[in-house]
Amino acid sequence: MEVLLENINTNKNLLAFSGGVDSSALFFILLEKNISFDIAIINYNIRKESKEEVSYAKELAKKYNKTIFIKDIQVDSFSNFEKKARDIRYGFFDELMENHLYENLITAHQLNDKLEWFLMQFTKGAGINELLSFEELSFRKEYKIIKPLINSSKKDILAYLKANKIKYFIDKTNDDENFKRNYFRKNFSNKLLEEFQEGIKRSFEYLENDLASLRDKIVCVLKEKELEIYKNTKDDNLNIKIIDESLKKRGLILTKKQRDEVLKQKELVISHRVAVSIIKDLIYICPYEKEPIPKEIKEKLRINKIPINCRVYIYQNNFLEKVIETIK
Ligand SMILES: Nc1ncnc2c1ncn2[C@@H]1O[C@H](COP(=O)(O)OP(=O)(O)OP(=O)(O)O)[C@@H](O)[C@H]1O
Repeated sequence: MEVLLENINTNKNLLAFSGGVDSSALFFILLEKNISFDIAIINYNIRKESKEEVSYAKELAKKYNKTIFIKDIQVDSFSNFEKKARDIRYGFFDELMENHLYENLITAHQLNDKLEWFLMQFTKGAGINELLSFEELSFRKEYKIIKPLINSSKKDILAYLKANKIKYFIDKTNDDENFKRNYFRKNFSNKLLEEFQEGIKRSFEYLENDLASLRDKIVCVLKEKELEIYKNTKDDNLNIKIIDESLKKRGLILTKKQRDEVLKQKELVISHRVAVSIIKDLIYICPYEKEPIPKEIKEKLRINKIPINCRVYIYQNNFLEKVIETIK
């Protein structure tokens, strides 16, 4: 099994632990490799086994002297459950990472998850950026997300669990084909990986290299807190990629409609939260705020052609001089 640990270069690690196949294996792999970490688990209370999974997490934490963070919540309905669960999960992780000064969030995503996502996006209509979603290393807010098992298949992970007699839980909702993800998993990704694991891994590697070459063309001229200013690449495709990635770090995903609108209107507020403006040679991305601005500053913002939706944030944070210096 290929375990990628090169990016873990700190003691401040938090493992997202669900008690399932992948995170149970990862717990013991990290222990084996003497990597220091704590764990976080969310109980959505939609399956009766979830209490036992939390007990298992507590048991492991106690035995191996780990701090454990538990969030107990009640998700009201199954509709759009995966999205709701993900939002709750990352809200909880964001809070823990910030409050306890963790630097890396470690998740147990693996190759089957990556192929499943790829195929789901592929059948929806997607470009390289959307197809490749599970990278070994990514960034969110002020922290890193690391996926050490992303090159290992479920089959390899199960073999590791068996060889080491490690307990884990099987989430029965994984068989429920009403979840689109499970439909893809059962009918396509698992079968393809059984037969073509090495080729699939190589293809992901080539595609990721292509994506890295594209990323080299992206130039960020200013990053201050949540304000980012990039050079306009004059290539719609690449500009959207820049915007997409920045929004992803902020926990937002651009819809097809929004993506077309940004390119058409050049100025847009996404989900009432983030302002995106493509103005001449630059792309501005920052939180969208509303507040009166003093008249003389308003004038200065206008003269310097600062995008309307970005003005308040730049004013509030005293970034105007820095922005002017950068764009002149
Ligand atoms: N309830 C949860 N609490 C904490 N972390 C979770 C939870 N559910 C998922 N994760 C994290 O997100 C990753 C991907 O989620 P996914 O739904 O694919 O995993 P899973 O099948 O529920 O669990 P596992 O990865 O342990 O088999 C998990 O590997 C785990 O690191």
